[in-house]
Amino acid sequence: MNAANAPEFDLIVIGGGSGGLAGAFRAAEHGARVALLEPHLLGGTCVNVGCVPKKAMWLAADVAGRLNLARTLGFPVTPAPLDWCEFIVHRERYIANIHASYRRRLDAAGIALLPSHAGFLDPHTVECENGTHLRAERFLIATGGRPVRPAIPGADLGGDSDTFFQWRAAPECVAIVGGGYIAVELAGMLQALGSRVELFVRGDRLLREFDHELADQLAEDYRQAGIHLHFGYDLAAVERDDGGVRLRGMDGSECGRFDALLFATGRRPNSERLALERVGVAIDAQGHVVVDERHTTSVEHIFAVGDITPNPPLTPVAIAAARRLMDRVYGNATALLDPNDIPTVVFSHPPLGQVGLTEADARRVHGDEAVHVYRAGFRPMLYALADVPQHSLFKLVCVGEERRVVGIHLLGEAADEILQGFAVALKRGITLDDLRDTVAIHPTSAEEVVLMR
Ligand SMILES: Cc1cc2nc3c(=O)[nH]c(=O)nc-3n(C[C@H](O)[C@H](O)[C@H](O)COP(=O)(O)OP(=O)(O)OC[C@H]3O[C@@H](n4cnc5c(N)ncnc54)[C@H](O)[C@@H]3O)c2cc1C
Ligand SMILES: NC(=O)c1ccc[n+]([C@@H]2O[C@H](COP(=O)([O-])OP(=O)(O)OC[C@H]3O[C@@H](n4cnc5c(N)ncnc54)[C@H](O)[C@@H]3O)[C@@H](O)[C@H]2O)c1
Repeated sequence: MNAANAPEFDLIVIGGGSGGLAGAFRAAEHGARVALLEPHLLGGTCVNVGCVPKKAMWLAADVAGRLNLARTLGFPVTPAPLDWCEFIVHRERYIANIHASYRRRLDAAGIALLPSHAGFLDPHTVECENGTHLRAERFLIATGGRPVRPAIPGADLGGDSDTFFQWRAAPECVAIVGGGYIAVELAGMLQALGSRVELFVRGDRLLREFDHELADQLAEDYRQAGIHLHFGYDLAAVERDDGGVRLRGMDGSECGRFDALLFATGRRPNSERLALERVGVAIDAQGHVVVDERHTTSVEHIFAVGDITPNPPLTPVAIAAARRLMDRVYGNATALLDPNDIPTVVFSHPPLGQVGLTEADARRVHGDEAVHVYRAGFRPMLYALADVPQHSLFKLVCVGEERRVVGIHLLGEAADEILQGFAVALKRGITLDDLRDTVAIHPTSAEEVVLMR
């Protein structure tokens, strides 16, 4: 088949992850004829090696922690280590249901699914791996990203987040390199599931983009849970050691032996196989496809959403961008994705959530004089009952005379569930008085947000 007689679509979506699926479904709802190219499992990173299996492991770790609490509180249970194989059956069944549901929805929407990588041949044609050419009026690139490791000797002796999801048992002792979302989440859940965890962080704190006070408190929580934190650590090489590995630092120091090593040192966009240079779609120095606020690339009929762009690499961001884009292209909508005040949660133990500005950012943007900070440090009731020293720290960052709330930062039990509603309020421009005017729900952790003085 050549380019001249190839099938015609209104839209070809390249990548069947969070952004690609959302875009394909929304375009089809508007009546567009859509083809979706996905060489691997439907759902991409989030469903297969990201949010979903991660949250499952986090929930397992949470249950492990609660079993210990239960014993302390008088329940006659003797917590034993998780049987990973049994748990993974539940996890993978949950994921298989998501795949099946996507498949049904694609069929119902009349979206053609092609199990192939795609690369551009010309501005209106892509080529599949088997040589098939597909033509469309418009394209959506949503090819996401993949984990990267530092280019150091022995890096291949470690794994990454993709590898983690293939594990069938907890290693006795594990080294994790990185200080971002994935490193912090893996460290918390592995420690709670019984591994001895050492976290090697290049910088001087965890989660640089989060409020420093809460990130430092989380580091303290991790120390108390038994995680060994190494800050300012520059890894030079990984070496084999008696069936495991040891780490060599730039300063010549050696750490180990570890049964397993995980790199959580960031991700790289999947732009290489798209042959973007053929059609003039611009990429930045990291390989992200450059888009404007309409998610249009440097070529007017080619769009991009999700982790392939420089936008925050979060599933709801990819989905929201894709839906708004298709509502503009195929519907009458004009709304753009607001890049500000995107709520986010790190599934650490306990979870850490934030929306809006950190205290440091607020001081930079509004000036020290205008910024007012309110805090609540407390022990959630369950932990107080068990006399376990886990505290929550909630923080509001407000600006101006009227104390407009520009940042909400929650570290502690249930922070992941509490934040969403308050994120709506922050986006609506609430003030501290609006919070205080709201009657509390007692006894909860969430009430601390409206009781802050
Ligand atoms: C361990 C981990 C945990 C995470 N946890 C969370 C979380 O709790 N909450 C959250 O919001 N976000 C989380 N994320 C981030 C989230 O998974 C991503 O932001 C999201 O999946 C991005 O969606 P996407 O559609 O841009 O890309 P992806 O979901 O990565 O999908 C891209 C798809 O494109 C396909 N593809 C690649 N190249 C081609 C090609 N040439 N042709 C055709 N198809 C191609 C891939 O096979 C893939 O299926 C996590 C990520 C990781 C790694
Ligand atoms: N709960 C969630 O929403 C969630 C969970 C996981 C991932 N994600 C998304 O996925 C993205 C990727 O996560 P991530 O943790 O891989 O990236 P990240 O950018 O959050 O963290 C990468 C970490 O690796 C460190 N690093 C980079 N190169 C290094 C090197 N050579 N040696 C040592 N350390 C090095 C960085 O300093 C940083 O601490 C996140 O930005 C986030 O948006 C979200």
